[in-house]
Amino acid sequence: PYVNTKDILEKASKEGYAVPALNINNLEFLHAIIDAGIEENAPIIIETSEGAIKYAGNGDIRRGAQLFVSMVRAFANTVPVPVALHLDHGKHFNIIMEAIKAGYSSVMIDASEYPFEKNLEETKKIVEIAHSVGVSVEAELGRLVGIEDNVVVAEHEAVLVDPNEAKEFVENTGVDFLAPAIGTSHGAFKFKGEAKLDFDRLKKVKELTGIPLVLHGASSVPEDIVKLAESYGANFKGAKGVPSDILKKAVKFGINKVNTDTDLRMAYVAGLREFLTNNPGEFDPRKYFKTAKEYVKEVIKARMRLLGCSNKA
Ligand SMILES: O=C(COP(=O)(O)O)N(O)CCCOP(=O)(O)O
Ligand SMILES: [Zn+2]
Repeated sequence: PYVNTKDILEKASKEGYAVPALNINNLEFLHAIIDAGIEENAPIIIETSEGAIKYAGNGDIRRGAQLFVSMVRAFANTVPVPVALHLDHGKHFNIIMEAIKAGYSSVMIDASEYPFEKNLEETKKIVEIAHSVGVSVEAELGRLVGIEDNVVVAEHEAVLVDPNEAKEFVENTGVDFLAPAIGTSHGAFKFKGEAKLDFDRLKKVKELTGIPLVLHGASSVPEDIVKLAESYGANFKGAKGVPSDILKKAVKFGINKVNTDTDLRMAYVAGLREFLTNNPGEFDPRKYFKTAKEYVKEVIKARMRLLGCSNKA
C-alpha cells in the first residue's frame, strides 16, 4: 500500500532500526527497489530530487511530479509492503508545491544553506502548508561536507549541526523528521582520509529532539561494485563511501532514514557495462537493463538487512 513516510519512520524510530531512502530517476530503478522490498519484506521509501523530477518530466515540473506519483502509486497499490514517495532536497517553493499537489507522501524543504533563522522560517512555512493536507516534512540543519581530521574545530562548528539549535528548530517548526549534518557528503568521493562521523553530535540531537533522523550522503560505495565497473572500463579512482560498521553505529545513535543514491547508480552502471561488453549483439532494452536492475536490487537488499528493516514491513 501507498503510505505516509512518517508512519514508516515513526515505527523505525520507536523500534530502533533504519530504512533506506532510495532515489529514482527512471522506471528501471523503481523496479529494482520494489523487487528488493518484496523479497526482504521491508518498508520502501522512494525519493526523487528536483533534478529527477525535471528529468522525468523532460523539463516540465508538474508532469514529472505527476508521472512519479502515478508510477509509484501503481506499484504501491499492488504490493504487500508499505511504499512512500518523498521529495528529496526541495529547494524551490514551486517544486515543493507541485510535489504536494501531485500526491507525494512527504517533502524535504532544504534551506540548510541559509542562516538558522531563515532556515527555520522557510521550514515552518512549508510545514504549515504540508501538514494542512496530511503531507509530512523533512528539513536539514548544518551542511553536507566531509569532516577531515586536519580541519580546525571552528570549521566543524560552522558546518555541522548544533544540537541545541536542533531542539529549538524542531519545537518551532513542527518538522516531522530532521537531517542533522554530522560529516557525510553526497556522491562517491566522501572522505579523503578515514571515514568519520560526529556521533556525539548525533546522540545529542536524538536526545534533544526525539524525532526520526535522516542521514544524507550515506552510500557505502562497495569495493566489489567499483572493481566490477572498472573491469569493464569505468574509472572511479578515489571513490570512498560510508563503511557498513559506521552506518550501523549511526542507526544505533538514532538515524532512521538513510539516503542512498550513489550505490544504486554504481550498481546499475556496473551491470550495464558488464552486459553490454558480454552481449555485443543485444539491443533490446528489456534485456540489456536486466543485469543492471539485478545488481541494484541486490545492493538494496543487503542495505535493508544491514539497517535492520528486513521483515519490518
Ligand atoms: O543523500 C543523498 C544521496 O547520498 P549518496 O550520494 O551518498 O547516495 N541524496 O539526498 C540523493 C541526492 C540526489 O540528488 P541529485 O538527483 O540532484 O543528484
Ligand atoms: Zn541528500
